[in-house]
Amino acid sequence: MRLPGGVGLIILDNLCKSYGSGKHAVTVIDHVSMEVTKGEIFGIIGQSGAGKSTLLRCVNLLARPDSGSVTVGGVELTRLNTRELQAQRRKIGMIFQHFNLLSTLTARDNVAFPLRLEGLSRQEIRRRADELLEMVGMSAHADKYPAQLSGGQKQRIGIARALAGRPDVLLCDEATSALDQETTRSVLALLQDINRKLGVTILLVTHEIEVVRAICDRVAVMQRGQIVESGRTADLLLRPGHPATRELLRQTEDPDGGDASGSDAGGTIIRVLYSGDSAGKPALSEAVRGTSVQFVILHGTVSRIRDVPYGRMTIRLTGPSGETASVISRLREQGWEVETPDVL
Ligand SMILES: Nc1ncnc2c1ncn2[C@@H]1O[C@H](COP(=O)(O)OP(=O)(O)OP(=O)(O)O)[C@@H](O)[C@H]1O
Repeated sequence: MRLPGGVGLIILDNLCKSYGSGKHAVTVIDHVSMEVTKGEIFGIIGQSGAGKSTLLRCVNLLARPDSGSVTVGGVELTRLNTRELQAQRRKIGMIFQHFNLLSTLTARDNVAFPLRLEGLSRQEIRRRADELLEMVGMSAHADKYPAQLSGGQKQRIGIARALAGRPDVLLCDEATSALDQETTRSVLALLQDINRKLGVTILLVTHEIEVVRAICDRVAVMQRGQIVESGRTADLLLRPGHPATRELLRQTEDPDGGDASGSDAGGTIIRVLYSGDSAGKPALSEAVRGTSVQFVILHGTVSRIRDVPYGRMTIRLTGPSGETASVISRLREQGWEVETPDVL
């Protein structure tokens, strides 16, 4: 089935999947529908056991949904026979948490492995494998075996192998979960580069909010087999609507983040959030101008999620209550979101 242009490159429609049968059946994917647009990096995040890996494996039918349909690039994979499915799977690369390299093959031969199925000449296979190794910065390690490589290097080889068939889509299953922070950053930068330079659409699953924050354009939150919330990364992380999203964020928050430390010193403690256009304005100094209200920033983060700048701060305002209330109104007029104590 071909779909008209302008729709999602990956379309999951009402997917359900359970493991086991009868009274032992466990629902792992529960009526999931979602679309991934061509060219984006889309993240699926959730706690362990939420069903993320199973959902990802449904995209290339490594896991078969019990019902619902999977469409990639306009082709409904759930309708194909085995031979047709094999051909379509070449357009979908995949990388794994534990890399899944063949230990008896060198890095170059691991990358070349999928190319052997394409009936290319030896020279052509070698040329293409070396090109891929160069792309992932691994040319110097081409003749090493996986046991001689670090985790980050193994994942680079995994990425090169996944790109061998020039896929439109790259599925990433906890691709950085076995890596330290610095290596994670470099592998994420490589994935972003591949997305930008080759136009490969990336669908990744992770339990790490930092991965989503670093590279995802959009994100869906999964809980107990369902997608409970989805949206643009900055929107979702700055204004989480669902308790599952808030819980994921709470786990990574700076422990001092919500602390109104210094509240004993009097005044009114407010928490503010600004993002996008409101981020460039000197709103705070303008809001207190002409009043006797003074402010102290007790805690703050000024950062960026993808291309959206934002700031989140805890501020103590000191001054007459009427003037403090008017400072808060002015901040709101500037597009700041302000949480106040109940007394105001
Ligand atoms: N092949 C299988 N047979 C039986 N149960 C399975 C199978 N694969 C996954 N499950 C179960 O399905 C549920 C979801 O697993 P899944 O790996 O998709 O979750 P996840 O969100 O990716 O979690 P994690 O990050 O821990 O892998 C779990 O309860 C798991 O035990």
